[in-house]
Amino acid sequence: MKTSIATVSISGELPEKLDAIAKAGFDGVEIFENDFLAFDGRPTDVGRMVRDRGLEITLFQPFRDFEGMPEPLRSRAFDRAERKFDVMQELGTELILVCSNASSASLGGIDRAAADFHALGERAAKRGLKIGYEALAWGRHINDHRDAWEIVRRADHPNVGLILDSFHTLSRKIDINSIRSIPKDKIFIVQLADAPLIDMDLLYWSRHFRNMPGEGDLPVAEFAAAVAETGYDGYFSLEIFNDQFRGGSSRLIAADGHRSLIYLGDQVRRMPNAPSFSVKAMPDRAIVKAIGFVEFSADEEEATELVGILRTLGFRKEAVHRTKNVTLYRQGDIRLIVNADGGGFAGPSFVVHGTTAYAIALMVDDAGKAFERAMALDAEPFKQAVGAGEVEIPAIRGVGGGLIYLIDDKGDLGRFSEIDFLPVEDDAQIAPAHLLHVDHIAQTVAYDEMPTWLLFYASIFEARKTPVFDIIDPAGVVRSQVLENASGSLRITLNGAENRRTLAGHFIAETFGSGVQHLAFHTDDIFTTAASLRQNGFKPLSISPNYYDDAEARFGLEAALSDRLRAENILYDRDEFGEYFQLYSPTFGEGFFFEIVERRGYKGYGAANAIFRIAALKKHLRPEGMPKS
Ligand SMILES: O=C(O)c1ccc(O)c(O)c1
Ligand SMILES: [Mg+2]
Repeated sequence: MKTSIATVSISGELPEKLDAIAKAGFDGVEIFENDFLAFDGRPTDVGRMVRDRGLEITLFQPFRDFEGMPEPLRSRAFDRAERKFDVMQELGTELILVCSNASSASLGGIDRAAADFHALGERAAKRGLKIGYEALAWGRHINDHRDAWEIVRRADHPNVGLILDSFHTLSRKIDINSIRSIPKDKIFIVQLADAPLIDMDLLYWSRHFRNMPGEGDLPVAEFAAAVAETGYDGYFSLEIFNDQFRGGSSRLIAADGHRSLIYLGDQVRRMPNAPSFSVKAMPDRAIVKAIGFVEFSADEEEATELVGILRTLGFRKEAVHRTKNVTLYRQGDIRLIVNADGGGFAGPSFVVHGTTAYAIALMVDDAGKAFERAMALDAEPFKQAVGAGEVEIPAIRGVGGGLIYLIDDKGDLGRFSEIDFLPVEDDAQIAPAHLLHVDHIAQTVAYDEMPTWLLFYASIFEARKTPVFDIIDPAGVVRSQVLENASGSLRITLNGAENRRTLAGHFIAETFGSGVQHLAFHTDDIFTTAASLRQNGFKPLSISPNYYDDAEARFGLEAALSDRLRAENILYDRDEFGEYFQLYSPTFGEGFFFEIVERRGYKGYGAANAIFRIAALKKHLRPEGMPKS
């Protein structure tokens, strides 16, 4: 499988686009005509720029409103084509994409269109060029790849073939089985794009909301598998029209695109009946068995404050690092590491971001294989010097430049805390709070980074994403999407902030980047936990009494239960599977907080409560820290 991307998918000027595309590892690039027209250079210069970067021009596009025109438009279309052939020869590309005619002047008739393509094929052949015909989903007469294929078949010219584009086929829910019977040598190239399912006009949807395969909701991998079954093993080329991508970082978007294609290739390779597909094998998606630990970076002063909160939450000091100012706290299966050492990566992370949970360790089935898969998917490896005799834990960079450590229960990795740490006795008087494991990790990112991280997690780890949920913050909207596995051992909620006046946006602005904004721990008895926390001096986030009146009415709660909830500041939710209880800490530092949950069968995340929780949390932020709305 060879990878390509259209210049239209990437922001910036043409040279910047090409740099980003080459750096991300693509083999080829589609030159989108407008990008070329806006560039101040000859076609030969552009051709050289592309080849100097080690890329091939996969095609030149789009050529519009060609087939089925009445005279004199028909002759003019042929003249226009000859001019574009000149450009292509200078650029050094042999394929032009002709998209189906959308003009109201065009005449229907499959044979008329086929005759036009035969004639164009003759002209192209004289110059050694090829014509690829693509059905736009909104084409005037041709808007279905099956009809486009019939025209190509009747055109019956070796220089005329079909271009498939997943968006046009999948947006119209056209049966992808119809692809399986197209001869592979008549498929000149395949374009791929995904999109979120939104009910809107096809043209508008296509030109503004496409995204990378795997980032949206369309069955793009199944589409690619149907293509692969024809024996086609040529370029898969991303063609992504997306408003956010146009304004985003060219490097990051190109990198996402490359990752999406590798992941897609891996998915197709694993499907039955796709034997001819040449993609590199990589280990399976890693199965996350547990959250191994979460590590905070802090200076001495903030570490003391953080540890004070951990103690009220019932955490005990379990071990100290042999050589560094690093302490391990524990409760149930939850391990929290407080790193106040100032060295390694934690030190600079603190200087930039303040006290944050900058590293997460995921306990996977096989850390070595998980790392290998992450590398195959372009993840950035992380290495730092380890002391003599200490365990080197494989790690990759995650959200906001934070770390994801990959551990498993084999060998030294399974015993790293015994090897690197010395156990200590903790004689503090703390009531245990029955916290058992990490329920979920909430990461806050800028809104336009959300697809990046959803793709990152879902491609490396065995997890699925839930639909987007909009959370209303008093100062704006925060979009929330969850990555979770079936067992619930991996649950990451990603919150995308659009402005800095929302709680999430404030967090990003004040911590100078995306990161973990809250950690939720699971208890199997929220009321016993609440009592222990009170005993430890924990101050829960106080929730408006109006909330409880409403909850009582909405869920038909017994007065005794709602009184208990009110007394303990516990939020309540219910779904078809069961009940959910949530208790929050106030914010710490720049907006970090803890949550304690009890799930009685419930599968969600209390999204309906988020608005009340956010309103309450905002009252606790440092008053000077929060911009006035
Ligand atoms: O939106 C368009 O006009 C357009 C042009 C060329 C394509 O390949 C395509 O998929 C869409
Ligand atoms: Mg297309």
